[in-house]
Amino acid sequence: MNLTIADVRLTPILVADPPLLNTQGVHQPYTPRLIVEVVTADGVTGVGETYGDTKYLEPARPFAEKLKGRQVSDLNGLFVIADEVSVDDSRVSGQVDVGGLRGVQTADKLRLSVVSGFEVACLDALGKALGLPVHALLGGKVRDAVEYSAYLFYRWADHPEGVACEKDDWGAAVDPAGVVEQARLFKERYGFTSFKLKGGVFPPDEEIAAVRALADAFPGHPLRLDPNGAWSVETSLKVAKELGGVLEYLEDPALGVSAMAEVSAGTGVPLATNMCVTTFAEIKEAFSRDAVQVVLSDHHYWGGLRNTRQLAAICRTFGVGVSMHSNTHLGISLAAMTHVASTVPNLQHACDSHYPWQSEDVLTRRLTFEGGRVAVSDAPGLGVELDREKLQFLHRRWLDDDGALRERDDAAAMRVAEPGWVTPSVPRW
Ligand SMILES: O=C([O-])C(=O)C[C@H](O)[C@@H](O)C(=O)[O-]
Ligand SMILES: [Mg+2]
Repeated sequence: MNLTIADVRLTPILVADPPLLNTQGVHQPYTPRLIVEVVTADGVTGVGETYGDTKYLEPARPFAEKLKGRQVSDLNGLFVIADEVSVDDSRVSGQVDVGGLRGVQTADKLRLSVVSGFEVACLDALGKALGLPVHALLGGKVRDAVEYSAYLFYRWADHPEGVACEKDDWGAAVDPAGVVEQARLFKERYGFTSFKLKGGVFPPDEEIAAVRALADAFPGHPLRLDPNGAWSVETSLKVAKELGGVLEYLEDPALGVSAMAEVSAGTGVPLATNMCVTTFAEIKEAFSRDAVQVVLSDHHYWGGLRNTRQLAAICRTFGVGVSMHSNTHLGISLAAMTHVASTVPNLQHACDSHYPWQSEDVLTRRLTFEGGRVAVSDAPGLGVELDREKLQFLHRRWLDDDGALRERDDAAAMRVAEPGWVTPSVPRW
């Protein structure tokens, strides 16, 4: 068996995205992703997926060149290559990450997101070469299915008039009744039994009313609210007091470890984050100040599936919960998330996934949710197959774009509907 990497293919694509609202604005009609293929000398191909904006593509290209000739099993070496790849400073200095909403952007965070796409592709190729599923390469699954929660968004029925887009049948959700209807559809279509509402969109009282309406409509179901750090400490504590009885956790109510620690000290409601703990370096301060009770891992942030397991082990050691964050992603990443989640013993909460919002994919068969769960594949590798026609179609869309959609920009998308819109300063309320 020859595990030498003979070729690496990078295919940037644009995938359809609905008009989902968040505190920065609204999703653009198409969003960039990068599909990574790693081919061994024996002709085995592994696939991975990560962010596709230019700032990720730039370091991904030299990374791909350096990978050729190495072993697909040399996963630790990926971090060595990452250190050798330069990141254009202007892409990161002083920039808050728009796409992932994960605090201040740094060159290392960017590199780790690139590594994650290659690591998943290498694991897929290695698994296929050895005849083993990815979860076996990570030490083996401890569950046969992984539970996901419904990721509810305030949204418009359609993108603004005149904007080229794909349509969907979800309808608008801009008030409590709309949110409950969306949750009902999620339950009916996918069987989800826990619900997360993306907040920070409307004044807190309106979002409190939406969560109360969910609690009334789905008694006993776990509920979460995530305003992406849009609130002050005072507002966060008020919301925590009002919703204390119905929330499983409150996600990133305020921005940064200090504000989160203050909120945490003033409420019994557990706080979760995918914003103030997104790298290993941020763990010590956050945990020692008891700023968060649940870390939402994301293999795209943390540098892949093996780092996600390390994060879970650290959380277990410190008695902090762990679950998974999601951004816009396709089936390759859902498969990767499912494999790693299946190996984490201390996964106490249903994971997030945007996947139901993505009507397009690059796979021959979409992954499915049964009773809110994705079955863990025992097929070699990730257990997914790339559909080359679909990949080319979505790549063609990227090629044809004049550049406007190649960088995710929720504020720019909002300006189409509200010309005066600027990204709100924080705390917004
Ligand atoms: O849990 C989160 O913070 C997210 O998923 C951040 C994302 O950017 C989400 O808000 C989005 O896609 O609008
Ligand atoms: Mg979040």
